[in-house]
Amino acid sequence: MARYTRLTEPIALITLNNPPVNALSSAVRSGIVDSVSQALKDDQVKAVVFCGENRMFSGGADIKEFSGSMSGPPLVRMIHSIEASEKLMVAAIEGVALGGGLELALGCHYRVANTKARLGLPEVTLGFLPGAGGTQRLPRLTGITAALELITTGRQISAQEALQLGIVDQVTEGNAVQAAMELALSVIGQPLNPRRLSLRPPVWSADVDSVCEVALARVKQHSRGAMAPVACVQAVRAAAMLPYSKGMEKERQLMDTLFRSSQARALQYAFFAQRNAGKWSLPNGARWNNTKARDVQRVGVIGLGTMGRGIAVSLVKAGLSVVALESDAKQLESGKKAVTAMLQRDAQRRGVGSPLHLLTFALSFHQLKDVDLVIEAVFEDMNLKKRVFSDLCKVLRAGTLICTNTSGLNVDELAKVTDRQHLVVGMHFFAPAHVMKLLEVVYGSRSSPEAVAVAMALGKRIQKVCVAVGNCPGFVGNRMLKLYMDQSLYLLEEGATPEQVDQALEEFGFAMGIFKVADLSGLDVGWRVRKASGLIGPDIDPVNPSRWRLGQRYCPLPDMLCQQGRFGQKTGRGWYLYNSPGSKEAKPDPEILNFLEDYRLKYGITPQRISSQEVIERCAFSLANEGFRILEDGIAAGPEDIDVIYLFGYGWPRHRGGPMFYASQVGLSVVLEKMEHYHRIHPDVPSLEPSRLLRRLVAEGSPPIQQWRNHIKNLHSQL
Ligand SMILES: CCCCCCCCCCCCCC(=O)CC(=O)SCCNC(=O)CCNC(=O)[C@H](O)C(C)(C)COP(=O)(O)OP(=O)(O)OC[C@H]1O[C@@H](n2cnc3c(N)ncnc32)[C@H](O)[C@@H]1OP(=O)(O)O
Ligand SMILES: NC(=O)C1=CN([C@@H]2O[C@H](COP(=O)(O)OP(=O)(O)OC[C@H]3O[C@@H](n4cnc5c(N)ncnc54)[C@H](O)[C@@H]3O)[C@@H](O)[C@H]2O)C=CC1
Repeated sequence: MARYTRLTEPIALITLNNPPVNALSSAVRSGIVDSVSQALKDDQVKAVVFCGENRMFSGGADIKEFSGSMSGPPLVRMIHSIEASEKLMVAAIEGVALGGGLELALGCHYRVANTKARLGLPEVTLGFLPGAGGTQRLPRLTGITAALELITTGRQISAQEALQLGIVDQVTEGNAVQAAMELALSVIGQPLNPRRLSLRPPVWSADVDSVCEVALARVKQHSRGAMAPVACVQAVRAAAMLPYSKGMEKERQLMDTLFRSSQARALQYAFFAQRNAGKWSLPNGARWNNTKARDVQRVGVIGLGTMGRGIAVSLVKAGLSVVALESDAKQLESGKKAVTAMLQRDAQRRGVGSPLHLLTFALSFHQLKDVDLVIEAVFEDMNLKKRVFSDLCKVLRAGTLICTNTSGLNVDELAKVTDRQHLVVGMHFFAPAHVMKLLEVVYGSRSSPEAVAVAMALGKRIQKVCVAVGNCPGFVGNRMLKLYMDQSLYLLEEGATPEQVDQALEEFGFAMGIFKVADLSGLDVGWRVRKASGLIGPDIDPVNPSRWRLGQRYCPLPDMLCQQGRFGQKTGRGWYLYNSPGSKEAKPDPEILNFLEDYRLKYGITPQRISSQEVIERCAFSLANEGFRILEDGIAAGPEDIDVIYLFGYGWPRHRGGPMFYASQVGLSVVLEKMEHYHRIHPDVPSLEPSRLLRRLVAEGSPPIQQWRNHIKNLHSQL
């Protein structure tokens, strides 16, 4: 786990060896302690160089160990004794030095990094802080401002930036171990005390308080309700005010609170859930590791509207050739302008050459004849999409995949009009498509495993977090979203205001409440969908619209707003009031309050006092309840996939893990009890009825979320 090599020079090499990222597991830490002691005992050894196997220094502590009882040599003590050692210690950083990996390097007397290395302290993203001295040593190197930024965001930096900040002493284009050995030979015998960061005084400056205040305000705004970023500011502040040993006490104190917190558990769950999503499996047994994806180089994008533009940008940025097609010259020109501008801005920002040579703009389907895969992003209209699909089959090569970006239409129905049902899958991007990380890859009943593998690999190549899901209306994300939106609307009918609902959701951790999001996306979008789906039609009285449609409760409030031309931000009025069309600052609108009061009077609804707790229970538990139904239906392979979709596509607060994890943390029996309660009060809302899987899991003793897949398998085998 740590290999000791005695080199011919007076140097010992300690190689961390725990693939794939050389995490500092208990065995690795033991190996390091033994190797250091061997080096200290050898009089011929004057210096020790630390490196990682496979040119990867270390991805930090082994996150898997955090859920068990920690054993082995403690990292803090190990790093302290490395720093205190009378022999020279040098870190040779290649690949990454993250978290405990960087803290180990900070305990060394010198650090050398390869130009391609990345360094960072990402602990905050796991719900705690750099608790092996990172919060005290880093500020002593970089000063407080840079340390605050790095520690509170967890941002990874390049070797070059690390050099500028003083975190590494040297950057090499060659082999970092070789460079570290050369550096060691050149400084052996020089005094080590000036190199021991823990011996440096606090990094106090007159503006410490204001710098920390600014940092605190920033983290509170960016990660609402998350404890770790706040604790990180407190720990770094201690490095400015206190001697090292006292600062370490503060770091330890804060770490004790964070380490076993529910937020840390949620964030660590999210880390593994994200990685797990890439390991897709289909109900027929096909999996990520038994299915080969063929290479894709040229992609066609059909429709350069809101979504097509972002999709084209993502593809080109990843180095793929794109043929972008529109229906007429005017639309093409406007799409071309937008895509070109986005790509040029991005290239400028990143200081790289323009990739515009990878783009071709087209008006004729014939220009798609050589592409390997097509992504269709035309209007959400089944007939139009079918026409596009069947026209495509006339020009595409036999093996070309046809993918649709539909937000919820039936992928099987679309596949049926093609000559290649096995090569049709959904690739459901989220707006804005060049920014949002989530991609739902939707397999239909005839989609081949290879087609799924190709779409997943393409998504990964364009840096999306991909989740394979089955075909049903709305797939996973939008199917659940509908119930969440329904509940928030029912809460308005029953007595809440948009501000009240949004405030409760924002306090829970969402960056934006659901009504603010609706105003941002445009209320007309859903209105069009409801018209197309037959929920709104000529038989509905526009003045006294019915609150009962298709056999269940229906809230006509959004339709009534749209009738008044209140489409949200774009018209300056929606659930909120805006200074002008397009402006972003949402202000409560007294007109809406009157409108809601009139509405309740008209329908004889006695307004209730709605608590924040009720808002969260009805919104979040409804999401989870539908998530259980999705698992029952086999539309998602496991709860982690659902949570990843909500974390990356719907702004679910990461420190709450995702709706399924949240349900598991609150307690499944509590969720069941609450759903039963709300269903009793609202029998006209069938979706509030607790799902079969939820009942079953409670009956089986509410097993931990990691075991749900087995219970679902059993449930399926009994059907
Ligand atoms: C009351 C109790 C009081 C207790 C007080 C306790 C005090 C204890 C003090 C302890 C102080 C500890 C402080 C500390 O050291 C903290 C840390 O170091 S936390 C870890 C910080 N590191 C990270 O967050 C890095 C996470 N990893 C990554 O960002 C990426 O994986 C990486 C950039 C390294 C590589 O990316 P990529 O090539 O894309 O590969 P993958 O991401 O797919 O990963 C491949 C594989 O490796 C697994 N893995 C990655 N990192 C870790 C890790 N740190 N630990 C365990 N496993 C890791 C990952 O899950 C993948 O495995 P799969 O099986 O394929 O899923
Ligand atoms: N807007 C959003 O937030 C999201 C939309 N989607 C889905 O993406 C698809 C596209 O949506 P938007 O981009 O929002 O629509 P949009 O209205 O902005 O763009 C659609 C584009 O398709 C073009 N088009 C129409 N018929 C065409 C044809 N026959 N050939 C070539 N181009 C044609 C139109 O000219 C228009 O530019 C829809 O299926 C939608 O449901 C999916 C996720 C999010």
